[in-house]
This record gives sequence, structure tokens and C-alpha cells, in this order.
Amino acid sequence: MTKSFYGTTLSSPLMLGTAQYPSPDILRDAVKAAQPGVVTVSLRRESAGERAGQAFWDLIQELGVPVLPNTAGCHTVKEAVTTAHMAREVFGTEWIKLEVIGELDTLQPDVFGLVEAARVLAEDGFKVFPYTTEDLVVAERLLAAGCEVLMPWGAPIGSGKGLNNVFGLRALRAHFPDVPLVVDAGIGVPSHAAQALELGYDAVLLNTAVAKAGDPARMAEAFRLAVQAGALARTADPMEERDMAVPSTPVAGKAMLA
Ligand SMILES: CC(=O)[C@@H](O)[C@H](O)COP(=O)(O)O
Repeated sequence: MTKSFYGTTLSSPLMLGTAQYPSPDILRDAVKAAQPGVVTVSLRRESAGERAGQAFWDLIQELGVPVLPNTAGCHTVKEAVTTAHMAREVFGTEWIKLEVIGELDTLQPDVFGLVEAARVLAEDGFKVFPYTTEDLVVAERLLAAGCEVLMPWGAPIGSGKGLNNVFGLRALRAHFPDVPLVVDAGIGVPSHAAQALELGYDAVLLNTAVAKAGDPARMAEAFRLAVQAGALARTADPMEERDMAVPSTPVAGKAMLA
């Protein structure tokens, strides 16, 4: 069953980042090819960085895809909350992808700061999409803080390693069957995205895998197809894995050679 995100049903379970593309035209082509349900935009990075300015915002608006602003690059609760407020003003949306980074080598979320920032923002009317780990206790705390969506990492941001902890992601899915879950970060190739959907995740969020591909638009299209395949497979009720072989060709009626 397709779940909604704070009451909104997305046109695709693909959420696409808009950073690191070689040029605005390549970003535009990639978004057109991916047909994502949302694009995510880092307000902090864009306003501090190279592509700052009206042209980038105009391009994002021209794409006609719902925007999920994010607090990428924030390391403290204060920074994240301030950035979320700026994003709400700029984009006119209460949706915020909340990142509070806790560790520099892995860009692992600071889950303590994350829960605190989520509570502050949810109390202030934000619809929070928290970038978290697969930890079940942290998940409980985020839901109690007012989050109605969880975004566990697949692997460290930008690593392209795919789903590092399939057991943990499965456990999270089984534990919270009614909560919209999104695998965010670390996805490297379309099969990783398909796998997340096959596991029953409701969406995937990715950026580097498309932006840093040799041909971003072509890769974007591959991801569009992969999430469709994964979602379709999930509705087809995949077979259970087995530890032992089971013949797939029946023996009865088989020609016997003397
Ligand atoms: C764009 C964004 O929100 C990133 O912080 C996100 O987590 C994507 O990660 P990848 O670049 O690994 O796909």
C-alpha cells in the first residue's frame, strides 16, 4: 500500500538531491529523466556556496517538482533549527529534511541532537523528515518527538555502498509497519534503490549516485526504472529466502536414462 508523507502522496518513491551536478543544465536534464517525487535542496550549502542566488532557486521552481529543503551541513541543534526556519521562509513549505551531523568521517547523524531538533521543529509546526540511523530506540524517540516519517541511512553519505545493514533496515520496517520509511544516503547504483523498495521501504533519497555519474541523466533514468521495479516487486510478495536448495524443476515424469 502506498503511504503518504504528512498527507501527501508522492508521484514517485524517488527523492533526488540537487547538489554537486556539473552544471544547472545537467541538473535539469537529470531531474527530467528521474521524474522524482521530490527534490531536496540544501539551503545552507547553496546560500553559502558557488551557485548562490536567484538563478538556482528559479531553476528549482521551474522543475515543477515538490521541494524538500534540507539542513545538510548542520552540526548543531541551533544551526539546524535556524536553517529550517530560513528554508520555511524561502520555500514556503513546512517540510524539512533534518540532518544534524555528529561525526566527520562517516557523516553519521548525531541522534541525540536530531531528536532534540526534531522536537523543537515539530512543536513549531514543521513536518520533519529526520535523517537517522536504523536504531529502533532512536526511531521511537523521533516518533515521540512528532516525526511522522523516518529516514534511516543506507550507508554514509556519498559512499555509494548501498544498504550496509540489511538486517537493521528489515527490523525497522517490521517494527514500524505503518510509518513511512525512506532509505536516505549511501545509495550507489540503481539495484540498491530497488533493494530498498523490495524490503518494503516507501522511498529512497539519493544525490551523489546521479550527480557524480559519468552521464547523470542516463543514471537518473536508470534510478527511475529501478524504484518502479522495486515497488512492483514488493507488491508481488517476494519469495522467502531459504538456506537449503530446493529443486525448481520437478522430478516426476522425468525421462530415465538406463
Ligand atoms: C542531498 C542530501 O540530502 C544528502 O545529504 C543525502 O543524504 C544524500 O546522500 P547521497 O549523496 O549518499 O545519496
